Amino acid sequence: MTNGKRGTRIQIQRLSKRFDQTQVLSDVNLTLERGEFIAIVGKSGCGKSTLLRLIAGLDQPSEGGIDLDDPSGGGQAAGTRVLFQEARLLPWKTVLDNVRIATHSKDKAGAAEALRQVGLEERGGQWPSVLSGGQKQRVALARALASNPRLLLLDEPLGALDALTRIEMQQLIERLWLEQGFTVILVTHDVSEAVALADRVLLIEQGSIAMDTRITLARPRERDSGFIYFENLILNRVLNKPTEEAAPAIERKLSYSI
Ligand SMILES: Nc1ncnc2c1ncn2[C@@H]1O[C@H](COP(=O)(O)OP(=O)(O)OP(=O)(O)O)[C@@H](O)[C@H]1O
Repeated sequence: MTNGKRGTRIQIQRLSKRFDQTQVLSDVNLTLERGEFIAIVGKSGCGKSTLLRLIAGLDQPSEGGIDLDDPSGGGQAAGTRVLFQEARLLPWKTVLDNVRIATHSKDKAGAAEALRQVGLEERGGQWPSVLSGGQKQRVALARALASNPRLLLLDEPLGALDALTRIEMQQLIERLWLEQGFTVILVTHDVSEAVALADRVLLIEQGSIAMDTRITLARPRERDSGFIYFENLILNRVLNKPTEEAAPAIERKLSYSI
């Protein structure tokens, strides 16, 4: 599902990245439409974070190019925000100031509105140290939202959270994405999370995109047989299991939808 036209369009062509003798990404080609939500999965060390860092402009490609077409015309990095596994809040600033500072303005109202969007409007005056891990990540999300992003790059931001908080955060991210129409790239180890949230799930293997699966399930997604089909399809590919194991689920799914 593409939810709007506000987000950045991304075109990646013949992208390669080497660190010394190690070839991490080879000849990656990828296009993301405005407002699309993609998830990137793959085994540890396959190059997921490297790809995200290149898109964020935090590192440079060895070959090839990344074209970010931000509809606001603000340039490559202007509308891009990155969330990491750790919230990276400034401990000597209040929650509200942590959000406000990211907008490079004195706009307390805008920061307070971003805190409201993540359900933390009551916490603006507190120090980050009194917040739970999930609340800290919600502040980090508010900090990104306050600057009106066109592209949100999420590098395992929910990886350290407990299962219930994780599901709440997934629902929050999906709701904000549906309301605001930015483009999202989510790096995750969790195939279920990828299937729950993304329009497309990309699998990276040996430096290339080995699989690009469109998740054709309605939102909000339930853990029904269609969901399990996509989970199996991707997991079987990651684990190099024979694809026939997913075939009965394909047949069941087709018989539902036709
Ligand atoms: N700055 C760097 N210098 C040298 N090698 C690097 C650098 N950054 C990443 N690498 C190497 O590139 C490869 C891919 O790393 P990357 O962090 O992109 O993997 P990943 O898929 O995100 O892994 P994980 O799921 O474990 O976070 C690894 O072999 C890593 O050692």
